[in-house]
Amino acid sequence: MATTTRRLRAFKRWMKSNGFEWSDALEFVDTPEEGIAVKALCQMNEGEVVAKMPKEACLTIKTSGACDIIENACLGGYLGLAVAIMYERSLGGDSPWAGYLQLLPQQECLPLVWTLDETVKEDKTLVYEDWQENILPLLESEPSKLNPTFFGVEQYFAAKSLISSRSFEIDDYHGFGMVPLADLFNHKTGAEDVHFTALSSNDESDDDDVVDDFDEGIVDEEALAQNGAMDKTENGGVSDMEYSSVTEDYTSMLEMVMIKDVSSGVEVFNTYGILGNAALLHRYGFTEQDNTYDIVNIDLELVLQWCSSLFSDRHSRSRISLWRRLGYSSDSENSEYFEISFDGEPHIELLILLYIIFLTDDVYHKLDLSVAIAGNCHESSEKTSFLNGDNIFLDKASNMSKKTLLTKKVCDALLSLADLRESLYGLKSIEDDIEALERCSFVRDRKLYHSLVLRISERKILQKLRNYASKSCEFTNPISAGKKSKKTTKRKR
Ligand SMILES: C[S@@+](CC[C@H](N)C(=O)[O-])C[C@H]1O[C@@H](n2cnc3c(N)ncnc32)[C@H](O)[C@@H]1O
Repeated sequence: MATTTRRLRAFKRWMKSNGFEWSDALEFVDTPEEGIAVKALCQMNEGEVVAKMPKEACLTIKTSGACDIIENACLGGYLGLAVAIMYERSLGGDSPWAGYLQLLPQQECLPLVWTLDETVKEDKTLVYEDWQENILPLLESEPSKLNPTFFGVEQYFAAKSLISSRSFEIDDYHGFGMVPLADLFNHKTGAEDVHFTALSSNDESDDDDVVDDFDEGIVDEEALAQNGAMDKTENGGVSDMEYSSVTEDYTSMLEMVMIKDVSSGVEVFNTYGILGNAALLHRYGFTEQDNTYDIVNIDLELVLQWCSSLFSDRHSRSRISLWRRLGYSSDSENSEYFEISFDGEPHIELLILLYIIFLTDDVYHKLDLSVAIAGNCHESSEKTSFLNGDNIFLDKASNMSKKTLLTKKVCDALLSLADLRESLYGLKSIEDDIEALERCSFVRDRKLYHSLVLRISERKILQKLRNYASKSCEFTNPISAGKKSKKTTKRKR
């Protein structure tokens, strides 16, 4: 049953004494099964400011009592914020954020805090190494100020899970931080009702023109990761004077603004971004059924594996190298993958790679030569390249027809890749997964539930990829499709 629990009452008292303001139309609902959600007690209208949060009351590296320790150790981004959270937790009732911290779960149920059997070992190892390299030395250098009980690896994982699922980008001065009240709104992909804003002082007087200086709200984990360790020289280069002028540049309040009308009794949602289920599970610990932004990734590694089953290693390497030189690979060679959209449509880059793999040696050599003569295509300002021989013009800027690339061989390759990707789910069929999902409880078996939603939605996308490949093949190869149906007719007789 939904109640205004004791912890919520304590939180509201804390907010009042810290200068928070919120609309009477907001109802905070706390259930043991689903945690806290925000609902509309009456009709709410687009443009209404429904909550104001003072920046100074947000828990950030700058506001935390551990600010000096964190900055002396040059810890920025999520590392610094994790120390701030662990430090304030260690103070218990003496922390200025005690009324806020008591409302937070100990940790968010992200794969990061699942057991090693349940999750990706490598992810946990990296976070463990972060702790070992950055937090452990801190304990050794500040033994009188930091109580090791609150800075263990488990506490670090817990803080990291809270940062991943609840932190916001505040401003240049504060960086990322925990924003009480703003973090009570649940997520709906691509359909938010309320928006988190940090207004600049210039915009404040202009009521009609709300400008998001720091858009998106809940932060992107990759951005946090990049900001993992503060660059000492960069920070040292900015004087206190400059910092205070940075702070003056912005108002002291953050706001939640309605961007849609919401009827009485309905939940008010924020959005944490446009995310597929894998990203939602990874960063926030949940998934959405029928998430139209869901995607499946096919790693370049998997394409290589498939390619090696048909061609020599030399062939695979040279074709991929040409594809790279044509400028179609991503910048990061370590994490190259191709997205398959919710509708089962592959990235054009994958179709181009498959097409190049199947070029005859003759055409391949001609193209290779043209690329060599033209110099480095990837660097060229025109970014125009071509597959001669077949006279197919490949231009990233122009909307090249996928149809041209979808030859019978490319379509068959897509079918094989779908099967190979599917094999990564193990021996259980999608029907087994659907049955298991029907049996499991959203509340009691949270991890299993979301893992199954993720698997099933990805496998449905792979099914759509198969349909896409089969249909495209019929479409681009009507003759062979016609021949096939003739054969079938014959057999029937
Ligand atoms: C910013 S908090 C939102 C408030 C949270 N419900 C609470 O109890 O404090 C983010 C967390 O809420 C939960 N959450 C948010 N949106 C959700 C959704 N659409 N479905 C399931 N859980 C959701 C997830 O556990 C997520 O990590």
